[in-house]
Amino acid sequence: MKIILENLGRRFNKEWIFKDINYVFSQGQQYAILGPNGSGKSTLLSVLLGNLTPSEGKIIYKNQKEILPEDIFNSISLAAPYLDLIEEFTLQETIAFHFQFKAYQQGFNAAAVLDLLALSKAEDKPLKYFSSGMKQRTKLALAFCADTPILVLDEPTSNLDVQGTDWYLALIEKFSKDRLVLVGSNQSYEYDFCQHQLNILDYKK
Ligand SMILES: Nc1ncnc2c1ncn2[C@@H]1O[C@H](COP(=O)(O)OP(=O)(O)OP(=O)(O)O)[C@@H](O)[C@H]1O
Repeated sequence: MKIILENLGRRFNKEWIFKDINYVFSQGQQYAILGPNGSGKSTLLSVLLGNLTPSEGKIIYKNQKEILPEDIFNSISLAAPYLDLIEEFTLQETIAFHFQFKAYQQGFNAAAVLDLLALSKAEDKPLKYFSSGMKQRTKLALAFCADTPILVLDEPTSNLDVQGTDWYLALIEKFSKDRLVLVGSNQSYEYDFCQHQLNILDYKK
């Protein structure tokens, strides 16, 4: 899998958030998308995810053959603070629902995801009663355990405590090596493992 950006730009009204990005993301490589608050990390990730259209330029998704932007969501797992979970579902229902749409990583099933989450006492609890850290763990586990070539993590350790951050880093070790990983962050401990860094500030007009 490759994501090829050609003169990619996005603006809101008259403000260019980024412009003229020419870049190739490749599977098996990990990329940190960097920049201060409000610089455009989430905007770039949304464009890469196909949730926002570019204002100029284009994105080419290539596996064996080209994948259309409207189909790329099938190949992507996302964990982000702005991603909503269904609050009425219990944890077990959330896992069952998610994996109706995405395949499990090899050797995984619902019980293994629960084990990985280490929230088994909460398996029958609706998510509306989860703490923000428990919700963040749930989003990360769903994204890591889905068998997709692209893994997008925006602010992955938001709301996690020290143990949660260590848990995240262990999951990175286990589940990121063969995938194309994009981490939107401004905390170095979240993205130290990435071989590549792309700073939004380098693409301002
Ligand atoms: N729908 C929108 N309409 C207008 N402006 C927007 C919209 N979405 C984002 N912006 C603006 O785009 C800029 C980049 O926002 P973005 O959320 O991508 O930054 P970020 O780098 O992810 O920030 P943070 O680190 O705080 O999460 C900001 O100035 C923001 O106000």
